[in-house]
Amino acid sequence: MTDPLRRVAIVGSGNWGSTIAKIVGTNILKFNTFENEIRMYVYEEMVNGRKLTEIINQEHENVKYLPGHKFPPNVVAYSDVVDAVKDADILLFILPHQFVERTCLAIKSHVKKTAFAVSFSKGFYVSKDKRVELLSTVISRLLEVPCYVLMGANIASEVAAGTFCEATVGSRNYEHGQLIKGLIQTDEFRLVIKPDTEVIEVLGALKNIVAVAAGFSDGLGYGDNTKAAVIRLGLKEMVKFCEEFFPGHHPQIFLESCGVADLVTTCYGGRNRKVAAAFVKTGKDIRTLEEEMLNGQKLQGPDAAAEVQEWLKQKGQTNKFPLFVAVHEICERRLDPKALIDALRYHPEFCMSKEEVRQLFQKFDNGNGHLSLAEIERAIISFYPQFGTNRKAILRAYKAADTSGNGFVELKEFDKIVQLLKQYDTISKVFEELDTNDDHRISFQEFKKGFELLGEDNSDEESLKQEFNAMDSNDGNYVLFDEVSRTTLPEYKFTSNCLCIVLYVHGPSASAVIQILTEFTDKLLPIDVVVFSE
Ligand SMILES: NC(=O)C1=CN([C@@H]2O[C@H](COP(=O)(O)OP(=O)(O)OC[C@H]3O[C@@H](n4cnc5c(N)ncnc54)[C@H](O)[C@@H]3O)[C@@H](O)[C@H]2O)C=CC1
Ligand SMILES: O=C(CO)COP(=O)(O)O
Repeated sequence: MTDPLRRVAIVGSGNWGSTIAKIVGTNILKFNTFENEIRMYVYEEMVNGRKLTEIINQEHENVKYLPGHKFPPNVVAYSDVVDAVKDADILLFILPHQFVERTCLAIKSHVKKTAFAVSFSKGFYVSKDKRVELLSTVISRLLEVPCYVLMGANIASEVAAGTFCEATVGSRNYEHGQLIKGLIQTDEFRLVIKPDTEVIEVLGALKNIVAVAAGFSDGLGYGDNTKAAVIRLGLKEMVKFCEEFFPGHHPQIFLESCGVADLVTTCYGGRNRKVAAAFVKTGKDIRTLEEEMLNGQKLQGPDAAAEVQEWLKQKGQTNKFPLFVAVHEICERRLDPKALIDALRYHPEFCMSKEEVRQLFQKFDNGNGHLSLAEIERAIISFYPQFGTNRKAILRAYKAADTSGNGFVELKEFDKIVQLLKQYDTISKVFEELDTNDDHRISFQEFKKGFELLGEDNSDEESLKQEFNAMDSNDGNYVLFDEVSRTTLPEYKFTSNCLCIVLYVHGPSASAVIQILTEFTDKLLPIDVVVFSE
């Protein structure tokens, strides 16, 4: 007796979903291992006064999401997702990632226990309680079936037109991997199976964030060199993300279609790039542009940036991924698009290596194994001349790094200074801009004005006051440089335990005393003021 034919369902019918339906529908007619009819779930909507499912089933074309390409007649559109997946053995999930979880919930108890799924979606899932998961994990968890992935350099319209391209299938199951390949591969769409799913999926999600950065760069009018830097530094962050959170993968995976190739094609030809460039040029928000420019198609990059930000925040690792973070902050309008260039310029990639730090330390060490403040200043100025004029930043970094508290800096502490310097330099520049009357502290009025200068809405005085008070940790009614540093620099701690003034203050003069002492110590040596107010 021969095995029963396998049934295939396609969950999703957007630009990529329709392209895969066209390929799979055509392939299936050539074999006799799969049932001829492919059910395709179509999120129902009216197009020119008719139901989209009706148009697809009568005209064999998805006129909205893949116009100009005919489906073979065995591709049948279903508006009910439960009907679409009924008795299916292979489920191809090709939805914008924002809709994956809710769709899985709808079909949860209707999926065959022996089935398996393949995810083509690029992004992450964040639950209401902020748990971040891979989409393949969500599909597998909710449907209780294995889930593999297919990712690659695949701009859908080009694949649909049949121009040559390739993709990576992630599967550790040999038999399922071969089935996927047999179902989807064509002469023009070549597949390579790799025994991994997580990293392949993560690369597909992360490259969309880099593509948004590439779009910002284009929108700002920078050329191909800058875009190449975005791509290279973005790739570095993609690799770092995989190394930090998905160790054990094969390093060659980045050279597969799901890695460098997908990154390059999306940074040049993708929707994320296009909309991000328009975001900079028009000043309109991302959602408005998505509606205006994509005719119902969905962007994945800006949401992926928010999801990655959540992930990194939870792991305390935002500082290692400045490009990803900058993309999110720019999309949310908390940073100007030009800040992207700062994220490139001051990328950890350009920081001194451990060896360079050691050599610099040795050059300025007079042989006693530690550096004094004067030696540190000379060392820093020789390597980072731009910080020479910002003595305040050098002093702060020195204070924060002198963890042994002996007033001298050993090699390990010097390394910390080098890391902190840039952050203090940036904070002090922002501080100086806000401090319009140069009194070395920021009043609420100056804080409010800062929002106006940034082009932000500052009319909600109540919430601005809350933010101001949260920074003003000593309740002095002014925000001091130390307070800004503490809010923005998670690493910053009062670390000196040698020259440390401990105050017990209370009453109306308390804040003035704190103020004077903090400012006084700012101008002198690294003395920390630790205040306990009763
Ligand atoms: N389009 C492309 O070139 C490629 C896309 N991908 C990935 O494939 C996934 C799907 O992308 P596309 O097919 O391009 O989709 P798309 O961007 O064309 O999205 C539109 C689809 O979303 C559906 N939709 C809207 N609201 C919905 C809802 N509430 N529930 C369910 N569906 C809803 C629409 O009906 C339509 O089918 C994405 O994660 C994308 O990153 C991967 C490679 C290439
Ligand atoms: O994933 C893609 C190409 O592989 C498509 O990218 P966009 O979503 O930016 O168009």
